Amino acid sequence: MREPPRALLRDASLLLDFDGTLVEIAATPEAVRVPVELTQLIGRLHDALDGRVALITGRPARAVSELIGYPVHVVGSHGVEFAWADRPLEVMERPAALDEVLARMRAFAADHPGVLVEEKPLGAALHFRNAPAAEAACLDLATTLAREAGLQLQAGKMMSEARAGGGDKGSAVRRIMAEPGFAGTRPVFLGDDVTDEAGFVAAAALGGAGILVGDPRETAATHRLPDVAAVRGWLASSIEVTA
Ligand SMILES: O=P(O)(O)OC[C@H]1O[C@H](O[C@H]2O[C@H](CO)[C@@H](O)[C@H](O)[C@H]2O)[C@H](O)[C@@H](O)[C@@H]1O
Repeated sequence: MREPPRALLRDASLLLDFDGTLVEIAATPEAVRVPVELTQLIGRLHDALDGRVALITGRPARAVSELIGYPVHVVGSHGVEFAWADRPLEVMERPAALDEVLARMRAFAADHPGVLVEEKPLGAALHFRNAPAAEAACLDLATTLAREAGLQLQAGKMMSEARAGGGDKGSAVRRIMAEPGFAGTRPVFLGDDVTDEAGFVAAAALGGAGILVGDPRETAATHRLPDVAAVRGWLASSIEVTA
């Protein structure tokens, strides 16, 4: 799979995943850092692309808006929550079953040192990055809890999540691309995780392209960058040919 040409962003819309794409994977969700240079880079891209920059993340939308520190649209919770740059947050009702899911995940984590529970507005994630031996048990529990609660099971890097359904990163791409300013342009979507595959498919269907971040794998993306540093470098060098 080839590296994306710098001109890929010319006249396009830029849709960005967060963890593992814009910021390095860290030991815990709270440990990620957004350097000021990244915020400035997002601002420069926003200017060069006449505002056609959005983030699409599995994290809560507002949390990523605050971390990025630049006013762009952020779709959160894997595509079902919208923190707009220019209007109020749009979020569905929190599934009542999440309380029970969280309680059972927390009880499990109390017995498994290193396992972390992440509470989100529309989901509950069980992280085993710091307890790899607990992987199979975490996957079993998340699968059972999602099924019993009528929630969607979401795979991720060293985590498994039970979340509200009704959308994914593909529907998020389509929704953003219907926004004024974005509509009629080509979406270029960058992501590293399995949750990003639906975004790659949607971007291609709209005449754009997906860029996989990380090692080669079976993917709907047509281009690849090896890591976060390469993403930041490619984005910075693309500005010169888009402005
Ligand atoms: O769609 P993304 O923006 O890539 O979000 C996907 C998940 O990212 C976070 O978890 C991942 O990153 C953590 C920090 O680097 C890491 O510790 C964890 O192992 C990864 O799975 C976030 O915590 C999740 O809520 C997101 O769904």
